Amino acid sequence: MTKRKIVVALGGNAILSTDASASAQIKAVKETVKQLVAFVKQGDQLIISHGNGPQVGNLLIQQAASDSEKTPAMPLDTVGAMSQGEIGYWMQNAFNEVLAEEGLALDVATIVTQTIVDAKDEAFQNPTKPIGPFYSEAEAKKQQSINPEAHFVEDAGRGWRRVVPSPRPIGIQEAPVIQKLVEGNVITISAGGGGVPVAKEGNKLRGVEAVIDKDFASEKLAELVGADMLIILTAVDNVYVNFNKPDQKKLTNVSVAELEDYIKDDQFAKGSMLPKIQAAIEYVNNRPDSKAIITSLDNVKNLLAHDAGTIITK
Ligand SMILES: Nc1ncnc2c1ncn2[C@@H]1O[C@H](COP(=O)(O)OP(=O)(O)O)[C@@H](O)[C@H]1O
Ligand SMILES: NC(=O)OP(=O)(O)O
Repeated sequence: MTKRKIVVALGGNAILSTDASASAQIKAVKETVKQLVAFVKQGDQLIISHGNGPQVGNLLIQQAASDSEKTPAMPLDTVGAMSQGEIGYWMQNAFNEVLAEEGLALDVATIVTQTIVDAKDEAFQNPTKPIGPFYSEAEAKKQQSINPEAHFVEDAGRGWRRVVPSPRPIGIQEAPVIQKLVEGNVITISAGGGGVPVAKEGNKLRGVEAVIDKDFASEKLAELVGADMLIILTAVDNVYVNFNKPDQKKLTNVSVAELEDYIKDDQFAKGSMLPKIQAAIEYVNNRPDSKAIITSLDNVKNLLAHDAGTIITK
């Protein structure tokens, strides 16, 4: 059987639920990796990407707290790279441990990934990507008065969060090296947090202040490495229409045309389920013989036994 190349995009709950301490995140990452190793045991090639919303926001707050001449705050692009480092480190370490427990001799590597964006992307004028912790409205207003440049919005009924620009990915600078590692059977962790956003300036890449949506970056990664499947793991087993309403309906097998109708009908929340749906549509449009799956980490075992979750095909 030929090895399937699978891009697995990990959502927030795969790394952080409520406790943002290093020990709690390390524990969550280990549980996640235990589930992911099932793909490896089945003979699949894993190309992992992950979010960084909570982590990048928390790091930014830590930067601001120690901003002095001796310990200056780092800008958002650099903080994005820091978040790739911390999560990649936790994940590599967990893979080393779990692979050894399973008696599997495989290498794993994190690639600090730069994602190319258009410096003129309209997203820079309209911050939409929620990062960091949730606040009450009063706390958010207080934060805003301390840092007038920061924008806060109410995030899907869950509280107030800082939002930053989130331009669409155009390319992934490190795609060729990621491809080489994939061909060499290395488990890769790349495009973390959507990748560090960089804009082209002649021959140079310049970091820009933004956080890219990891679902869009994962789609771009899947396209560039020629992945056979894109799996987006989040907190729900399936995508629903009329989500959270008494008449909600689970989507199991769904086509691009059906999803486009549901989008017109505003069925998917912006900033949460909508980018996953858009990324899945883009992926299957680019690779019409492939499929994208949106499901939960807990559903991976069912997904491996037989297709499970919401399966999107052209
Ligand atoms: N139509 C829908 N079907 C299923 N979940 C939805 C829908 N609309 C919004 N959601 C919410 O979107 C969440 C996934 O988005 P989010 O939490 O931002 O993702 P991530 O796992 O990448 O951090 C789900 O857990 C669910 O609460
Ligand atoms: N960068 C990004 O999309 O992060 P989250 O998935 O954590 O929001």
